[in-house]
Amino acid sequence: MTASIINGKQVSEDIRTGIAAEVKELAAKGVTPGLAVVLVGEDPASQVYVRNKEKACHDLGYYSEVHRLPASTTQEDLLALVDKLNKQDTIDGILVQLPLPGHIDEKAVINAIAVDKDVDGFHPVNVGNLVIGDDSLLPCTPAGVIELIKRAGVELAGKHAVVIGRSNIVGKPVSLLLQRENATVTMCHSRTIGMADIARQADILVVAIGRANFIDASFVKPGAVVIDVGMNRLENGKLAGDVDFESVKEVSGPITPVPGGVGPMTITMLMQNTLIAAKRHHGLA
Ligand SMILES: Nc1nc(=O)c2c([nH]1)NC[C@@H]1CN(c3ccc(C(=O)N[C@@H](CCC(=O)O)C(=O)O)cc3)C=[N+]21
Repeated sequence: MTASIINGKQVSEDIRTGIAAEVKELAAKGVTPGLAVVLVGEDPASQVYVRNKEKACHDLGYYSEVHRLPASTTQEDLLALVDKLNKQDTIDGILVQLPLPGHIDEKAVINAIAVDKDVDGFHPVNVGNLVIGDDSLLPCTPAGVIELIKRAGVELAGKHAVVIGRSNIVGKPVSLLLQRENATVTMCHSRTIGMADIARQADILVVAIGRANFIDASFVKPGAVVIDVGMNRLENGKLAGDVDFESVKEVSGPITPVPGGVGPMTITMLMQNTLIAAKRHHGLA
């Protein structure tokens, strides 16, 4: 059997078409969604992501500001910029690209972002609301994972979802969102004993461990949905997921590739969050 491939780029485009239509409606009311992206330092991967976000804003007709600051920027100066953006009326969403240089306390910076402009969904208040099940800005990658599964026509209710990885940015929040969709969720991590046996029970397998091609066919039940959140840069410069796509696609059901799976959805969900924040800011949602 050869699995169907979930095309994250195509799904992204479909969602962006819907967003563009909403942007037009907002424009008629004099509202333009505005996103500020802050990049500290010159990490090459971060520069690529930031450019992609800038382009997405441009394509959708958002107002955007990119603040590129030197790696030597002090925490005080960064906090002052965040404070200014919190108060700036043309800005609905703020994203401070992570990781930050070692001398800056990431927590202090995330905590300083206004909760209703936190389009990353990383502020503790948004995280708390996610846990409780209250309305909040959802973290982009986990929201993108759920959207991909739903748009692949996969029913989540009652299914067994296994999440491999327990990070704050992917594993934990995606587990909560899967539960919200009424899946039964098991979380695995680096200390899990018998991971392949557990993973093989999954109807839906979400992988976010940061180890290139770690998940082979022995982890996958025939026909299971496989979502690969991994983003590993190999020595040859190529991008690889956490899933060994070539072997797994021979046994799995619908599966996401890397690149072209979860990655594009992350940026699309960022655009969606910024749209939501803009509507709330102007009393339109
Ligand atoms: N505050 C913050 N928020 C983030 O959302 C955030 C961050 N910091 N730091 C870095 C990670 C990484 N990230 C990606 C987004 C899109 C792709 C993406 O579009 N990937 C393409 C390929 C890109 C390529 O070829 O390099 C794909 O998978 O098809 C990848 C990675 C967001 N991040």
